[in-house]
Amino acid sequence: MNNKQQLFTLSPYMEFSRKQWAALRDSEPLTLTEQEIINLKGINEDLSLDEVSQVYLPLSRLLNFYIDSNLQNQAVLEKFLGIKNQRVPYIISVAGSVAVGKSTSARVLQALLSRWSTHRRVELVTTDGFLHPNHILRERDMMQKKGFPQSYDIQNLVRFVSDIKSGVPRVEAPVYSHLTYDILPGETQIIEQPDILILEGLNVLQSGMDYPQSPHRVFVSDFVDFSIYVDAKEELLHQWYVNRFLKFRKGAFSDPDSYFHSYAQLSEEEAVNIANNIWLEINGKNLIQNIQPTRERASLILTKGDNHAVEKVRLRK
Ligand SMILES: Nc1ncnc2c1ncn2[C@@H]1O[C@H](COP(=O)(O)OP(=O)(O)OP(=O)(O)O)[C@@H](O)[C@H]1O
Ligand SMILES: CC(C)(CO)[C@@H](O)C(=O)NCCC(=O)O
Repeated sequence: MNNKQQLFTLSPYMEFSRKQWAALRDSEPLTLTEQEIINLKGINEDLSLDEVSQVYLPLSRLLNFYIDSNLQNQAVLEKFLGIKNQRVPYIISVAGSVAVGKSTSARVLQALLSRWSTHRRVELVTTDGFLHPNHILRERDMMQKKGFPQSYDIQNLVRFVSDIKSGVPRVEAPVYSHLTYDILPGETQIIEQPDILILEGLNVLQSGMDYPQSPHRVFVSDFVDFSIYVDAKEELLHQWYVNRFLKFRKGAFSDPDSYFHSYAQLSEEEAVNIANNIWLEINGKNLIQNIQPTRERASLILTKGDNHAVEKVRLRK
C-alpha cells in the first residue's frame, strides 16, 4: 500500500514500514558531528546510528514542522488577545511499558530537536518523580503497585504540566532515583520555559478513567501537543526488563546506596528468577491493565522488534 492509499483505510492511523518511514527523512542529511555521535552513544551505548538516522531523524523532522505550525497558531492567538511574547513550551509525551526504551527514545529526540537550525531549548522530565515516596506507598500497602495509577501523586503531575503550559516562568518537579528506588527528599528539577518539554512516563496517556480515586477531569494529555507510544511484544519487553536487571546487578546494585544492593551477591540464576517475578507480578500486569490500553490514544506509535529496532510507525491521520 502506498502512502496515498493508506489515507483511505478505516484505521485512524497511517502505517509505515521502517523503509517507508526512513525515506521521509527526505533531503535532511544525517550530518551528525563526531561530538554529536559521541553524545548519542553516551545516551545509550547499544543505540545504533541507523536507528537514529532511519527512525528518529524523520520523526524530529516531522516534529519540527508541527512545532513551527504551533508557533504560528500561538502568534495568531496573541494577536487576537492583544498580548505579546508569551513563552509557552511545546509538550511532547513519550509513553510505553517499563523497559521499552522510553527514556532512551526521549533523550535521542531531545538531542535531535535541539540540534535543528533553530537551536531550540529542550527539557526532559520523567513522571517517575511524581510517584508517591516509598513511605507513603508502604503505609498504603502499595510497594507492589509501583507504576500503577494509584502509586502516583497525579494531582501534582497535572498541576505541573498545567503550570508549564500556562507559561509559569519557573516550575519544579520532584526527582525519583532508580538507585535508592525512592523519591529524593528535597531534590527538584527546575523547568524554566524551555521551547520544548519532553514528558516521559508510562502514565502520560492515562485519563480520568484510569484514576477513579482522583476527582479531576483534566489530565496530562490535555496539555500535551504530540504524544508518542513506544510499543513492543510483551515477550520482548519481559526479556529487556530481565536483561536490564542483570546489567544493573553488575553495575548499580554494587553501590551500597542501592535499594537492590543485596541482589549484587546473587547468582545469575537467582537474579533472573527475581527479575522474572518482578516482571510477572508488577510490570507485566501494569502493562496489560493500565499501559497497553492507552496505546491508541497516541499521535504516533513506534513498534519495536528484536534489538529495539523500530519496525513499524503509525501516525494519526
Ligand atoms: N534504541 C535502543 N537500542 C538499544 N537498546 C535500547 C534502546 N532503547 C532502550 N534500550 C535498552 O532497553 C532497556 C530499557 O531502556 P530505558 O531505560 O530507556 O527504558 P524505559 O522505558 O525508560 O524504562 P523505565 O520505565 O523502567 O524507566 C535498557 O537496558 C536500554 O539500554
Ligand atoms: C519507576 C517505574 C514505575 C517506572 O519507571 C519502574 O521502573 C518500577 O520501578 N517499577 C516497579 C517494579 C520494579 O522494580 O521494576
